[in-house]
Amino acid sequence: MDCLREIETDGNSNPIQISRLALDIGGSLIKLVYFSRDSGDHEDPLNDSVRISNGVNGRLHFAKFETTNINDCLQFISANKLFFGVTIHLKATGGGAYKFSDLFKEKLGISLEKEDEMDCLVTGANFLLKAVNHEAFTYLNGQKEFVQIDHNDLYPYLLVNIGSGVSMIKVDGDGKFERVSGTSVGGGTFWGLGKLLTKCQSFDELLELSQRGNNRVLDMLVGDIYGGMDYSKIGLSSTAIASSFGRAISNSNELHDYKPEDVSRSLLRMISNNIGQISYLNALQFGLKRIFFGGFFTRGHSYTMDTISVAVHFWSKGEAKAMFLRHEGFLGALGAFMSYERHSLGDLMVNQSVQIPVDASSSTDTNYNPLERDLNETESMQCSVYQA
Ligand SMILES: Nc1ncnc2c1ncn2[C@@H]1O[C@H](COP(=O)(O)OP(=O)(O)OP(=O)(O)O)[C@@H](O)[C@H]1O
Ligand SMILES: CC(C)(CO)[C@@H](O)C(=O)NCCC(=O)O
Repeated sequence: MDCLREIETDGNSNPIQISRLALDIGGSLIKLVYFSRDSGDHEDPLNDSVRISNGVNGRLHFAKFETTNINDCLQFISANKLFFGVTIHLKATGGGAYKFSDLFKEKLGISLEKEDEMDCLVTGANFLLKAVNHEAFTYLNGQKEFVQIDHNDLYPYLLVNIGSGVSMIKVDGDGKFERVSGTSVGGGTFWGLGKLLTKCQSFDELLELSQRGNNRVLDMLVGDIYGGMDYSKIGLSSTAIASSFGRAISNSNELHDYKPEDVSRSLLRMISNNIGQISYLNALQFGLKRIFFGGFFTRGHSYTMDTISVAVHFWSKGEAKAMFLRHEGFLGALGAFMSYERHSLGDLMVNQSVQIPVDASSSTDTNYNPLERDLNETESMQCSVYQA
């Protein structure tokens, strides 16, 4: 269970009043973004990260659940009265907004107001890129570097959302986009295949396994084929992977002869590399130099981000840049949250940029452990929403 806890109180043991909640119900995960009004007496300058002009002070909170545990999510919403004080119409996006519409009505009496998934992803990404300093970063050779976003030079870019499946969206402006490609080999593939092959019980366990594995045990390298030599004429070093999992064909080993760590490592590398390559090809086709990666597959995980970055760098010969977003998996939910503004509150707009808290975002943090940085566990990504 990812996130069953009581919502914080205002210091006088009164539950904080939640005035808006939006959902993104995906194939693997349900994401929640909700806004709590600030009592005004506990503003924490270190926790500021987003300011919106809406006349109400408060905080944005983020939470997620596995979609298979949707009942935990319903219980969380109900126990914490997340729809208390607002209409019983909630903005929701993702396929689950359709699939689970009746369940929400039946269990909570809530009607889900469906918002288009791609629309929400783009709205969420644009919002974060414009409103939050230190939202986007590059990750190469273990080095994380924040990217300063020039609001006047943000578009066009390619948004690659790696969820269960992968959507690639060319973004030309606010509400101006086209889903140009996608691939079914995504986060669901890593989690699903990984679960079958390693018998691990959770996504985190699979990621942790990969951290201890060696992909060379299963991957066939160029050097394996070329007798230890590079194939320099076509730009392939001896250590480049010639064939993911290709080594498994060359002996009589069964699955149980391989360490789950090595299987997980090769799988993660294969899928990340493939996504990086397809992303680059799309960026090339549409003449885009900037690629932002969202979705919960990356989970801020070093090896995943490094592999994607290397793939983009390698194939584009350094021309295109892979960038990652700190709120990676919450783009759709944020977009759905923002849609309240578009539809009912008129002139809501982002009006300021402020610093992200130093703990999880320090660019000098070379020992950055993404698994410790998960939004649920640390709640370090709570955002403040202030009156203009
Ligand atoms: N705790 C977790 N449990 C399951 N999967 C996780 C977890 N954390 C990260 N993931 C990865 O994130 C992926 C889901 O990402 P995300 O929530 O962005 O997509 P989704 O909305 O569920 O999928 P889609 O958009 O394709 O419907 C999973 O397939 C898995 O690879
Ligand atoms: C079907 C969606 C959009 C649901 O989020 C996503 O899982 C996806 O983009 N899958 C890839 C499908 C494809 O383009 O082959």
